[in-house]
Amino acid sequence: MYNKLQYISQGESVEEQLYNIHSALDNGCDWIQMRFKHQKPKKAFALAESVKFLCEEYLANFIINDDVHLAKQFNADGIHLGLSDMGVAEARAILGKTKIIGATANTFEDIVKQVNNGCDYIGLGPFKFTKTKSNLSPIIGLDGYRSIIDKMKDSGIEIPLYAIGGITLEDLENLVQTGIHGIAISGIITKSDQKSKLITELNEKLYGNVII
Ligand SMILES: Cc1ncc(COP(=O)(O)OP(=O)(O)O)c(N)n1
Ligand SMILES: Cc1nc(C(=O)O)sc1CCOP(=O)(O)O
Ligand SMILES: [Mg+2]
Repeated sequence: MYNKLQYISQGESVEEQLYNIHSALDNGCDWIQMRFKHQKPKKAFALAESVKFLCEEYLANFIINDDVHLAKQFNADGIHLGLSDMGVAEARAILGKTKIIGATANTFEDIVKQVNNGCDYIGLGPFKFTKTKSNLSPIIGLDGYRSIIDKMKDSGIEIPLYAIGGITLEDLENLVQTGIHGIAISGIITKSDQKSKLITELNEKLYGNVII
């Protein structure tokens, strides 16, 4: 089963990224997506090398945003690909069957396309406005999630679906009720000065009484 809480990393430098990732792991995150945009290859390489090591130490999932070759090079657990990144089928040919390939969707039609191309999970967003990502797709909102998930059920599409974009603790009860599998979060975890409390509360709301 895929873990329900994915931390998407932030930071302008390798050091800041590592600090944020390390403290997310230390405070209970067990899935890291290394998102380090527009960097020189040497820096992305250095960060990936350290994150791989850290995630092994914490027994956490390690996936990389965008860069399939970097994921291959470090034998990461997988990759997350957006609608304008490398296609899922091409990434699958490079990474193989056992790696996790996550794919972005903003509409039901995107989900159908990404699922048909063989992705393992969907990141559906943005749920709300967020400053973390520029050039956001149209905001989906709670009603949008309900309607897209209804269409998935009607079409027999079963795949772990992660909500993403501007999510806060207060959103979780309603979001979980829509039938999402989990959430991907960056800003509120990065900025929290009570990370352990926040991550515990997020996990409690995501897993309910299930022991993890
Ligand atoms: C879990 C998850 N869902 C969606 C995204 C967004 O990916 P993408 O559209 O490629 O945008 P960037 O993150 O690359 O800016 C994601 N990263 N993770
Ligand atoms: C990386 C990303 N992708 C999105 C999408 O909608 O595809 S929203 C987003 C940012 C998620 O971070 P935060 O929790 O700080 O809003
Ligand atoms: Mg991308």
